[in-house]
Amino acid sequence: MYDYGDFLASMILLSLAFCLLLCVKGVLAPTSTDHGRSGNYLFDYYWGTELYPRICGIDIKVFTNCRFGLTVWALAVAVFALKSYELHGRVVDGMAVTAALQLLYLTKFFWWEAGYYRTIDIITDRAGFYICWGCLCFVPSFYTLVSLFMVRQPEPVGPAWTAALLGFGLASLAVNYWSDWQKQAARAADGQLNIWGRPARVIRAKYSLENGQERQSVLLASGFWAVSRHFHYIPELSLTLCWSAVCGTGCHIIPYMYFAFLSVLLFHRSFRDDKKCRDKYGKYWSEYCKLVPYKIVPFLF
Ligand SMILES: NC(=O)C1=CN([C@@H]2O[C@H](COP(=O)(O)OP(=O)(O)OC[C@H]3O[C@@H](n4cnc5c(N)ncnc54)[C@H](OP(=O)(O)O)[C@@H]3O)[C@@H](O)[C@H]2O)C=CC1
Ligand SMILES: CC(C)=CCC[C@@H](C)[C@H]1CC[C@H]2C3=CC=C4C[C@@H](O)CC[C@]4(C)[C@H]3CC[C@]12C
Repeated sequence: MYDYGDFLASMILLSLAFCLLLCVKGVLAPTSTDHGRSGNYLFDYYWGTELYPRICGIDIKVFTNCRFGLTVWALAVAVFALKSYELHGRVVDGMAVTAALQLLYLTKFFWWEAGYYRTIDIITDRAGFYICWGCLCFVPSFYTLVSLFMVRQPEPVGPAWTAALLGFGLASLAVNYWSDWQKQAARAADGQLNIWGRPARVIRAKYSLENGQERQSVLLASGFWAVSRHFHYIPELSLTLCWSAVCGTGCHIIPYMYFAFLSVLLFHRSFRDDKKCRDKYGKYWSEYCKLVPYKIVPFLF
């Protein structure tokens, strides 16, 4: 565990250099036609110059986002639990709950990974500092803070809190997966399916590709996708709160920093994704927004 700081320091330096390499590669030897410069060196470094870079046949964003970042996250959670066992001779209930919830969440990600390939991280965000440094360094350090904090926390939270946080956390995970699943299922069935016992309500949204070809997508307006346009962010946040609250409320800020960061990220993401969909679907997106007027929290936002 003490080597983790050394590992992160090396990763920070290597990743900064790697992002520079990606930036130059995108200008001099791009993999696909989807590349370009903004005219501002700093912005190019931050945002990247290529959407889908490949090096030696390896898709860089799949590697950084899915293979490296999330695998190191899972390994760190397991290693921190083991370290707490080594230090205290047992894994306290809070550490076990946070480790179980985070590992199940990551297992869910890999189960659903194909769905991730249709999100703005992959479709819109270029391979630059934001995404690549973020997944190579920020995820292994910041996303794992709760477990790291728990290593030196030998106090148990007690059976009632353990049951409540585990139960609510698992329910949140299930709802988050369920809503991701509803969207994928609606697309796979071309809108011909039942959701919550009724035929799904869908909008057949037309859009044009860059080459002018016309395509159509199904926009689901049933189930969780009728409650709000990003309802699944609520269980994502409540799950995070459950795996952080094992640290208690003893004036600790560190374990709640990921929850605070994620709240801001998802709030901002709801605007970014709305803009992406409005640009893509135009009047069909407006039609969907009329049916489902709230971004995340019904009647509030
Ligand atoms: N822990 C973390 O750091 C984060 C976790 N997440 C989690 O990742 C998962 C994915 O979230 P996110 O990346 O924001 O993407 P979403 O799952 O919200 O997917 C957005 C895309 O889905 C399509 N879409 C939007 N509305 C509909 C609809 N009504 N019916 C059908 N398709 C629709 C659009 O793409 P198209 O072009 O295909 O139409 C849109 O761009 C979630 O579970 C979220 O909680 C997300 C962000 C950060
Ligand atoms: C401060 C800084 C440079 C931020 C970088 C942010 C990125 C590391 C994150 C932005 C979006 C994040 C993710 C989106 C969706 C995901 C699906 C989820 O099920 C697992 C986590 C993740 C892949 C997550 C990972 C970090 C980001 C790419």
